[in-house]
Amino acid sequence: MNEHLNPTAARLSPEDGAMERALRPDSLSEFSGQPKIVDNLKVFIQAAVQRGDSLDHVLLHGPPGLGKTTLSHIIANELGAELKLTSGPVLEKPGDLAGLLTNLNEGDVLFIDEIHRLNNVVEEYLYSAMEDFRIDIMIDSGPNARSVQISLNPFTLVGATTRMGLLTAPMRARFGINCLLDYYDVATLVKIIKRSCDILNMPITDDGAQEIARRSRGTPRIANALLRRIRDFAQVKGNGTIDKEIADYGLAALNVDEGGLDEMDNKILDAIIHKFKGGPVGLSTIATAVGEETGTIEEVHEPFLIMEGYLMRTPRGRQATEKAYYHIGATPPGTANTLFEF
Ligand SMILES: Nc1ncnc2c1ncn2[C@@H]1O[C@H](COP(=O)(O)OP(=O)(O)OP(=O)(O)O)[C@@H](O)[C@H]1O
Repeated sequence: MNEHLNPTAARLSPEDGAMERALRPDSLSEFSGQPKIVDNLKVFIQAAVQRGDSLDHVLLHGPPGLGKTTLSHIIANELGAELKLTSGPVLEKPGDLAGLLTNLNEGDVLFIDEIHRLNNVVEEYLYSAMEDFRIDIMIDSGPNARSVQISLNPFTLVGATTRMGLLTAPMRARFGINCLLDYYDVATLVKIIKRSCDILNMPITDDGAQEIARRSRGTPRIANALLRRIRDFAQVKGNGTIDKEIADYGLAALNVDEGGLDEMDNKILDAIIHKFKGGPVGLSTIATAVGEETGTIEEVHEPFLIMEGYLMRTPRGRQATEKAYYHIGATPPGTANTLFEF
C-alpha cells in the first residue's frame, strides 16, 4: 500500500516520528471526535479518581490509525498514572508478562497493543492478573515443580486490537469498558488537520484542509501523514501555504485519487471486477490476485471500501457495487448498451 496512506506504517523517519509525537493530543479535551467514547471515559475516569480506585480495564478496538495508542496515553495522563507499553507478540512467555506486571505501581496503566496476538499460555496468566491482581507462577520443573502466588498492585489494562473477532470470549469478558473507535467524519478531520498546522506553524487555507480531510480515509494518522508530505509540496512547488491547489497537486503526486482511494484500493476493485466478474470472491483469492497480505486487506482496505460503498461483504465473498464499477471506469452488469435499447 501507498506508504503515506498506510495507517499501519510503523517505520517513520526520525523527523516524522518526532512530528507524530508532537501532534498526539494528551488530554480528552484535546482529543477530537469519538464523542461517545470521550464522554464515557470522562465519567469513568472521574469516578475512579474520586473513589481512589484503579480504572476498570479498557478494550479499544477499531481499524488502525484511529487513536487507540493516543487514547491509552490520555487515559494514563487523566488518571495521573504511569503508562507502560507493550504488544501481544512481544510477550512470548509468562515470565515476560510477570516481569511487566510485578513492576507496575498502584493505579498504573499497562497498554497491550495487538492484544489478539497474545499466545494462549500468556493470555491465561493475564486472566488472574486482571481479575484478582495476582499471578500464579510455576517454578522449577519435574518433581520439584511448585506454584508460587504473587500479588500485584491494582492496575488498569488497556488492550487495543484491530481484529476484535480474533479475541477470545474469556479475554473480552474481562474488560469492563469496551470502546469501538469509528472512522472520523470530514469536519472532525479538518479540525485535527488545523490543530496539527497550528502546532507545526504551517499556514493552511480552509479549502486546503478540507481537501486533505476529504481524502484521508476517515483516519487521523493518514491526515497527519498526508499533511507532512503536502507541506513539502507547498514549500518546494508553492509559496509555503497549503491551499486547495497545492493539496490537489500533492495528493495526485501521492497517488491518492479524488475519492481518497489509493493504488491498492483501486487494484482490489479492478481485480474483483475484471478478474472475478464483480464477485462474490473470497478474500484470499483477492489477496493473491493483487499481491497483498490477507490481513492488510481485511484490516485496512476492506473496512474503508465497505464504508464508502464500493464493496459488499456477502456470505459467499466480496462483491463490487455499482459505485465501484463507475469508479474504475467500467460498466456495471445489466446496464450495458441500455442507451441503445428501444
Ligand atoms: N482524535 C484525535 N485527535 C487528534 N489527533 C489524533 C486523534 N486520533 C489520532 N490522532 C493522531 O493520529 C496518530 C495515530 O494515532 P494512534 O497511533 O493513536 O492510532 P492507533 O489507533 O493506535 O493506531 P494503531 O492501531 O495502528 O496503533 C497520532 O499521532 C495522533 O496524532
